[in-house]
Amino acid sequence: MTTKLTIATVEESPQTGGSGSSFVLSPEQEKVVNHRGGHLQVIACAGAGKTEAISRRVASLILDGAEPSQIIAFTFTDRAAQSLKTRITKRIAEAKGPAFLDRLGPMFVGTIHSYCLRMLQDHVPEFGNFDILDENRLAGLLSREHKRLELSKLGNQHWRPIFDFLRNADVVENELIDGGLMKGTPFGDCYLAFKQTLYRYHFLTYGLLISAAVKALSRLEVANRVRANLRYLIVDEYQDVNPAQEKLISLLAQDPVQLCVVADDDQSIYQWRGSDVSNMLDFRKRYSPATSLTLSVNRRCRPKIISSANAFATSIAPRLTKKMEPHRQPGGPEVHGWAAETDAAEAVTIADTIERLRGEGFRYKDIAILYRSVRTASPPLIEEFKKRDIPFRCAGRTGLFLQPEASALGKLYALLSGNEWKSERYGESQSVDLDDVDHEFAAAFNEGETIPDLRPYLQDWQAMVKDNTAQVNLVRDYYRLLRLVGVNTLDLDDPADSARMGTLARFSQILADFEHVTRRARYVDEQGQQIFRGGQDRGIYFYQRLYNYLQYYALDAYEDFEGEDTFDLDAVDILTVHQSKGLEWPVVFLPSLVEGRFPSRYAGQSQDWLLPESVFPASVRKRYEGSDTEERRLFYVALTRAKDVVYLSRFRRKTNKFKPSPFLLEIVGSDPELAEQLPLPPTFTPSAESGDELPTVSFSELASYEGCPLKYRFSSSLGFQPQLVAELGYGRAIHHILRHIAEATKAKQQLPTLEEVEKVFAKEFYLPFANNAAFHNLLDRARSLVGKYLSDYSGELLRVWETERPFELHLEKGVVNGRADVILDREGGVVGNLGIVDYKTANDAKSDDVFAFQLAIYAAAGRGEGLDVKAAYLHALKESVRKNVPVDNVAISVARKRADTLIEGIVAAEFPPRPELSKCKVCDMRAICKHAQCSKYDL
Ligand SMILES: Nc1ncnc2c1ncn2[C@@H]1O[C@H](COP(=O)(O)OP(=O)(O)OP(=O)(O)O)[C@@H](O)[C@H]1O
Repeated sequence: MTTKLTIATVEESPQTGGSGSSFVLSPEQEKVVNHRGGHLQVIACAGAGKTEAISRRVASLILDGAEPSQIIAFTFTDRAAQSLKTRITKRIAEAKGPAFLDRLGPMFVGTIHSYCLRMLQDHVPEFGNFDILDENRLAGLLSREHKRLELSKLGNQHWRPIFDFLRNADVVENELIDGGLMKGTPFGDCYLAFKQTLYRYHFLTYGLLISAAVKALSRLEVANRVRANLRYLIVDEYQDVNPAQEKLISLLAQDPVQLCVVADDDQSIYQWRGSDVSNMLDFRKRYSPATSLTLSVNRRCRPKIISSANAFATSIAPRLTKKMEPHRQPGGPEVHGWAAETDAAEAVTIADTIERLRGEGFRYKDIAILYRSVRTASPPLIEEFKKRDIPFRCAGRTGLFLQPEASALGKLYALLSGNEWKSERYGESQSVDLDDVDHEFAAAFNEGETIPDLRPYLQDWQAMVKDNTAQVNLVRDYYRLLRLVGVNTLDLDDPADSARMGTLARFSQILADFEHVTRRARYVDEQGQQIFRGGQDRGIYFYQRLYNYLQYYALDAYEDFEGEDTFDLDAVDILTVHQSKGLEWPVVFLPSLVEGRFPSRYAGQSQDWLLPESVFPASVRKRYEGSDTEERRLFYVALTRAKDVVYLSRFRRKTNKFKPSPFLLEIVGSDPELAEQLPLPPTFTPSAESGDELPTVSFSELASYEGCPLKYRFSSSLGFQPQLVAELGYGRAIHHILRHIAEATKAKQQLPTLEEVEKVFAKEFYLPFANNAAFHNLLDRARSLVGKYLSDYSGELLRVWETERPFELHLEKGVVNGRADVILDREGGVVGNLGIVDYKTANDAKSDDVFAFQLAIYAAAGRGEGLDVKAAYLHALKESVRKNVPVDNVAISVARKRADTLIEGIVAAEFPPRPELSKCKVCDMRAICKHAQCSKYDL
């Protein structure tokens, strides 16, 4: 029998459409919540409350007795996961009380990618020491490996073949194409070499994460372990799942797992990334028997928005027949088309309207501007917003290098490598000399005044570049330069200064991305021997490659600083329609609706592919090349993001004339009139609930915040990157080795021999940034630590219950997660009594007190799950000493309070400095921090 949720509910008023903390579910939502037995397909119209339905379904499953570890919910983005988690947590807390939340740790709510990463880390230990490459680092790695991979076989120039390779590799991974079938083709050979290269560097890409998880799940012993607990799999945004993800879902959704997918085929907008709407259209054939339910009542939008979107959707084909039904009362203009003479005038009217909306009670964050392409269309609006001090958050590529600070830095690296520079893709390249750089830095950093000491400093730097023996430490050198030009004196409380810091932090990201893949070490085969080789870290070639990355890749690839990630930012959102998926705002502007921009002139254009037709047939190609249908779906998504009003506009000219978008004409019925004043929706009272999302933070973030909140701000909030040192990854490498030894012992129920331990070292010991000499030095140290551990504590290897065990603790102010190194069974000789052990290596900067805090949090999480955690230990590997850490109720309650207070500080964006000589001396941010307590020799 199904238990109904007994939650105090507030009936939503259809007049206001306000979102009370709990609503009365509609009968169709109730059906989704209460369906049991067999697979379920939910076809949801836009705004039909699928997130609410899914969160209550999860809550109701748990109330029915399902264990949290039996539930997985996949969302499309991390942001959606956060929102779903918050709602589930609330519903469960309302129904069962907050203490019950301690049991939620083992439930997985997140993206498919993060699930695959966790699954591989949990079940395929060899990936425990791998890093994921994001698209920028992947491009950087391909640039470094261009020659070895023979990418020139794919085309002329340096970057063109890289982009083509990436586009085709995506297809291979999305479609799970067997690499062997492409052997002998130019792309196929590059691809096979590429995979071997990644392996050597201990890298995985996002695409390979899914295919590696699919491969792992195809092995029965892994599948059995993964599915042993699983009973309920829920997939949100199922319309945008690609074939590899669908394969993963099908491998998980084996009897007795019940699959529930929620989708709206009209909102399938990621075909160019491989999403295949036929997964949804054919669902019931593949997962038979399955029930199908529809959520058709749109709870978000006013009726005219719904009727316009309904009429527009009839032009989408193929689609499942359905129609959104309105729920809210009419009010205000709802759908308003208008025109401006120029794009600048369009921006002025939008900014005026926003200022008037503020007078009607709307906050900036109640307003969004959606574009087909932010990069092409947003500049006039951003300029207008800056002029009027309208706060905005722009998620899009808007020309980072047009900021004076980034442009000056670009020129500096051009100078160091002896090249010309241009700050815009289609701008003119200009030669750069020392005077130019001196002037640019003066303008960008010192109000036009020459910066004392800069010139000789740069001259020395130039000389060092030519001297191939000096080692480059890119991020560290960058921070030293920033110190010299006075960045440490900027006032972070001044919004203009903190925005400049944001730009500089973005730049540190570019340098770190390049440095990570360029200095990355690898194993190479030389004369039949496996040799460890460090990456490149010196000389003119290093700087020339860096210049190449900055000028021909980074210029277009990096987004400008979006503003700090504070939890309650009041700013207008500017984003692409793709990024707006799943979100909603009371007021939405859709500007720049002119021919060629929306629908995009590029949609449906056939592209050149490197993949042979035999593995990538024309029918599949079409999916990647886009079409008018996909542009229509995008437009439908854009319309249905608005709760109260959507303003659709076009401009008539820039320098040349522009025609209106056919989509605009379809909605408005004719070319709209010029307007300077737009009608406003009724006065608005924001709901008190928004902005109360529960943050999830890792324990290391908490510890970093506690150590120095200002350092946390520099690194986590602004995005300044850590400096690379040869020892980086040493602690992780030791943990990885110990894990392998523990897992092998557990599997065989027998201690490993010395030869076996040596084999683990030979295969698994890897340090990403060491050169050959540092590697061998650290390898010897690691051998000695592990040897000592094995001689003093080998007996306990037979007691290992789990290694690298993930934990999640739900607290009042947020969720803390982390992984415990080892959990031992038979504590005190009793089976089922557990002891948690955390290893400390000599390089750990964490104090014993912080380790004790961490262990208390893990113990609390473990007990919440129902584990019998009896003890916790901090094991100092170097000294071979083990310390008992208290995990009694008092210690746990103190740790919980401590964590809650820290989360509260993070959410409230309180970032006071906490300088101390010993900490500042080794802090990555010391050079750019006003408060650093160290001498210039420590910088
Ligand atoms: N039963 C309900 N009563 C009142 N409001 C509801 C109810 N269910 C959902 N809502 C509200 O309706 C709006 C749309 O819900 P939600 O964001 O879950 O829709 P969705 O189906 O995910 O939409 P989309 O697919 O368009 O992103 C939200 O503001 C939500 O708070």
